[in-house]
Amino acid sequence: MTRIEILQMGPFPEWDQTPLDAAYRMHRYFEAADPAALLAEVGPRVQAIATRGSIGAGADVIAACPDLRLVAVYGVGYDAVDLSACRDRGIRLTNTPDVLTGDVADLGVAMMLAQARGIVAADGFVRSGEWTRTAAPLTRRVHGGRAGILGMGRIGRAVAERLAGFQMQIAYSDLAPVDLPGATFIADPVDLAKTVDVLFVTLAASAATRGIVGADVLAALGPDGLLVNISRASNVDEPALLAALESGTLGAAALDVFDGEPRIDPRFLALDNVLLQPHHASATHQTRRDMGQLMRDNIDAFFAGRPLPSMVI
Ligand SMILES: O=CC(=O)O
Repeated sequence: MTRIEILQMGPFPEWDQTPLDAAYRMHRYFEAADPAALLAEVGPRVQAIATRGSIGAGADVIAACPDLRLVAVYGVGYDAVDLSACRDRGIRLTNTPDVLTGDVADLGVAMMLAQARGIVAADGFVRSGEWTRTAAPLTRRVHGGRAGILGMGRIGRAVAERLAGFQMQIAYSDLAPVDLPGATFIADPVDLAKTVDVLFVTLAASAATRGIVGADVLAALGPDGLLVNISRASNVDEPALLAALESGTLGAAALDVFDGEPRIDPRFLALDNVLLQPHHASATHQTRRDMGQLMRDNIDAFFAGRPLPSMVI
């Protein structure tokens, strides 16, 4: 029996790769010596693209697959997929929401704590023996502070639930107020940033949200403010962020996402007021297994004619 052909844009763990290879004919675009030649050869036979959130599927790849019917994303964010091409051609799109929400929120809160309490620097302080000569610098209290959440979707809510345990006052910004007792809705991101100590960016990225955290938001957060980004780099104006961190207009940042990642702007490496994380908010064994299962369930359901477990379009 001829197997359905799938273009694979990035690596998956072995526990997903093995069943995918058994059920489908997978073409590894990311490993091809000449990706354009691979696309020209297999594109006409490809019926699905399996991709990672950070890689997506651009217009050129989609255009090279005239019989493409499904794009299955391993991740919740699908901003790197050309949505208008999918809509125009009636191509289905699936992602992996819900299963990663808790881990992403956990890491966001951990990043806030790590940055505010100087946990990474303090580890170096102990290892270097500096502790035997002097006392570690004082850090900053987290509990009872004011937190802002930009984007009150699933992940924003999960962050809010965790921050309640730190007795933090919570304000948020979104397109409209949501039902979240005890939290204050502030529509304008600049006004939100003015009233908080820590600003979490938990917004699904799109063309409309590009650079929504700009120089004005960063200045409003101010020299004592902390920015935590666990969404997408595109939501933050990165040149403005670097300038604000270098000048001290913004106090500190904790970032899991970067323009051009994993090759991040080297200016970040020279800053001691930023915590750098390798886009791994969902990267626990448990969640990555659940994400892989959900992506495969979507692919299997599509080709078996069953309803899609997590369809975007
Ligand atoms: O960034 C990760 C995701 O979109 O799931």
